[in-house]
Formats: sequence, structure tokens, C-alpha cells
Amino acid sequence: MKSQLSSDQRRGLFVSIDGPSGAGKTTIVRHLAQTLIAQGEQVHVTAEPSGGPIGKLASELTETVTGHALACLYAADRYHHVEHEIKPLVASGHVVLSDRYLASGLVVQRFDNVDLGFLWQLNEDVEVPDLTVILEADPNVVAERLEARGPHNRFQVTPGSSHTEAAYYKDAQEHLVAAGFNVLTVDCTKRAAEQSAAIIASELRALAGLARVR
Ligand SMILES: Nc1ncnc2c1ncn2[C@@H]1O[C@H](COP(=O)(O)OP(=O)(O)OP(=O)(O)O)[C@@H](O)[C@H]1O
Ligand SMILES: Cc1cn([C@H]2C[C@H](O)[C@@H](COP(=O)(O)O)O2)c(=O)[nH]c1=O
Repeated sequence: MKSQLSSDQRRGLFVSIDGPSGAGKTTIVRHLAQTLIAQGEQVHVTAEPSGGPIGKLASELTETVTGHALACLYAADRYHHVEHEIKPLVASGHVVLSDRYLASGLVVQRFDNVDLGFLWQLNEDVEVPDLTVILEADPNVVAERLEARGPHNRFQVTPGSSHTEAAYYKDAQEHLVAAGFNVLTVDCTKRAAEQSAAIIASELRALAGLARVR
């Protein structure tokens, strides 16, 4: 099938997907990738921490290193991820989907009491995605999904963490919108993962149409 997003433009698109732990990022990214591939796109799915050397280190150290040091490690991984994986693939026409990116960097380390202003400055020069997706969901539903699936990290085991994280995401979203990021929020409380993916795919088609007109 002929690609609708990138056929007549060499550059692809960079899309980040963030949202509370257990909201459904990985599941929705999987459906989104399938949808885009079926539409003829070249899709690259990635995540943060990345599979690069700094990402591997961050991943290994997340349970034992805390606060500012861990925030710096995640920011370093992000800069490296952009230069060595995201930008080259976008330049060759791929739609790059990152499961976690900057918004996670503005949220997760706040559980270790790192100030949002510090996190913002640390990440100030990272690549701006073509679309920044933030998943929203009722924190009680997120907590149920997390309990059913099981926690992935120490940030998810504190009672009430889903409520705290929802508030942190609101703050992150405000910063991103104020800085001019193209933010799409998708409420995935009641939508099936396929439906959330369809909303994002439709936004990407609209975005690619605009890109061609310019
Ligand atoms: N409507 C829905 N949309 C997305 N995921 C859902 C939905 N309903 C239930 N789930 C389930 O929620 C669980 C958490 O999803 P997933 O692992 O994709 O979340 P995540 O945001 O990537 O989590 P983490 O931040 O821990 O990596 C999974 O078991 C998934 O199948
Ligand atoms: C981008 C980013 C990630 N983290 C941590 C949070 C989790 O421990 C892992 C991600 O794994 P998951 O399966 O997607 O939940 O990375 C972080 O602490 N800070 C960050 O900026």
C-alpha cells in the first residue's frame, strides 16, 4: 500500500508517547505501529530508557540510583538516543514512535523530589517531537491496570502513586504546551487500546497533510 504519511516527503515523523505508569503506553504503541505499517509506513518503535549504552546503564541503575544523578543519566540517554537513533531514522523517512520521552523525564524523577525546573533545564535542548502524545487515565483505573499487570519499577509500588503521577503529568503538559510543543492528550480510561491508537494515527495523517501543504 502507498504510504500516506511519508511518500512525497523524505523526512518521516517523530512521535513520543508518554503517560502514567501502567496507563497503556506500550500496548497502545504496539497497536499504533500495526496500524501505521498496514497503511504502508516505515515504522520504527523505540523506547526510553533506550537500548544504547547510556540507556542500558540507566535501566540497570533505576532501582538503586536516585534523584539528580538518575535525572542526569536519563537526560544523557535522551540526547544520545536522539542523535544516534531517532534523528537518522526520521531523516530516512521512518515514523519513529518512542514509548516514553521528555514528558517522562519531567515526571518520573519528581518521585525522588527532583524539582521540575531543574528537569526542564536539563532537557532544554532535546529534539521537539512532531507530535507529543500524553495518555491520560483515571488514576484508579491506572492503579487497577498496574495491579493486574504487576509493577515494573520502584515508582509504581508507593500507594497513591497513580494519583501523584497524574498531577505531575498535568504540570509537564503545561510546560510543554507553553513551550510550543504539539501536544495531543488521549484519555485512555474507557477506550480500548486500538481506539486510542486510531486517534493518534488520525492525528498523524492530519499532521502529514499539513506538512505537505507547507
Ligand atoms: N484500554 C487500555 N489501553 C491500554 N492498555 C490497557 C487497556 N486496558 C487494559 N490495559 C492493560 O494495562 C496494562 C498496562 O499496559 P502497558 O504495559 O502497555 O502500560 P505502560 O503505560 O506501558 O506501563 P509502564 O509505564 O509500566 O511501562 C497492560 O496489561 C494492558 O494490557
Ligand atoms: C524515560 C524515563 C524512564 N524512567 C524509568 C521509569 C521506569 O523504571 C523505566 C521505564 O520502564 P517502563 O517499563 O516503561 O515503565 O524507566 C525514568 O526514571 N526517567 C525517565 O526519564
